[in-house]
Amino acid sequence: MTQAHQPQAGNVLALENVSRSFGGLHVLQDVSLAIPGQGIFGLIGPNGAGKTTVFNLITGLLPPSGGAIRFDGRDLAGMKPHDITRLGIARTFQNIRLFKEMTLLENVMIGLHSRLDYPAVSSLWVGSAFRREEKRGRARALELLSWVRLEDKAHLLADHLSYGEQRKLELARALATDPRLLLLDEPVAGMNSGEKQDLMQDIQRIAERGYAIFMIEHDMPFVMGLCQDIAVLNFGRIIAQGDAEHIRTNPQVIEAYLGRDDDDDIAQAQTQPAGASAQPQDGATA
Ligand SMILES: Nc1ncnc2c1ncn2[C@@H]1O[C@H](COP(=O)(O)OP(=O)(O)OP(=O)(O)O)[C@@H](O)[C@H]1O
Repeated sequence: MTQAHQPQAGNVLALENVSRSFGGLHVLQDVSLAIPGQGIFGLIGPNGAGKTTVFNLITGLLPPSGGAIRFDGRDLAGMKPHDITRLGIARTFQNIRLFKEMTLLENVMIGLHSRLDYPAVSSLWVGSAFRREEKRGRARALELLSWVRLEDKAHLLADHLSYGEQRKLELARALATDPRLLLLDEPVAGMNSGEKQDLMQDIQRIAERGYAIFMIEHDMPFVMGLCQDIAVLNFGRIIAQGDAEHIRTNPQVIEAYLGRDDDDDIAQAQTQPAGASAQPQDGATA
């Protein structure tokens, strides 16, 4: 039951002059971004620049203080997070949020729940309809696990997975909500180089299936190896946008990272070819 997405022309998501303050702290100011309906878009910026706040606004966890966010042209103002998920936006978090005492299959099926169709009629009817939906859900969950090459571990507890595999399971669970747009918040945080290489291939293949991907990431070679378009946030404002080469050499971007804890990231990106950090080292295999 392959569920391929048709690539979408145009933009799937638009942020129009979006601002967000916490008390007197202006965390985002006049942020405008257009996320294409296909491909991988990256958002980078020094620690505390406001990147996760962008995702929290898109997913309805926080309301913007000003501006508009449109998904497929539809204003998301006032919508609850679960309604935004149902519209077709899924997200993974910086910190892994799995049910460790459940199997991989069960974890993905929880993500599917918002899409399964359980008719509310007589208990007899519900019984057979439920079983049919369960079967359909199970097949879909296994398919999604195969996309991140975890189908062989479908019946293991999530607790038994390596760190990199747990992150891949989160990706499969996010896909289970059948999104058009996938938001990935620092997908390779804490991963070793072999795990990065592995995840890079998975994300690339998911994008090729027609999903739009919007990624926040500190690992510059990873971002630059995957993203066609990259925006840079600094102190709540977009200071640059363009392809990897443009970002790597942009004086404002270099300036923004200089003297910060994460300035090594941009220095690394300037000296290494895209994707270089994702190469296995120390004999690690993908
Ligand atoms: N709910 C909140 N209440 C108050 N301040 C907040 C809240 N959420 C974020 N902030 C502040 O907004 C600023 C930006 O935070 P945000 O997490 O968006 O940055 P970031 O770019 O994702 O950082 P990092 O790369 O370190 O994850 C920080 O100063 C943070 O303390």
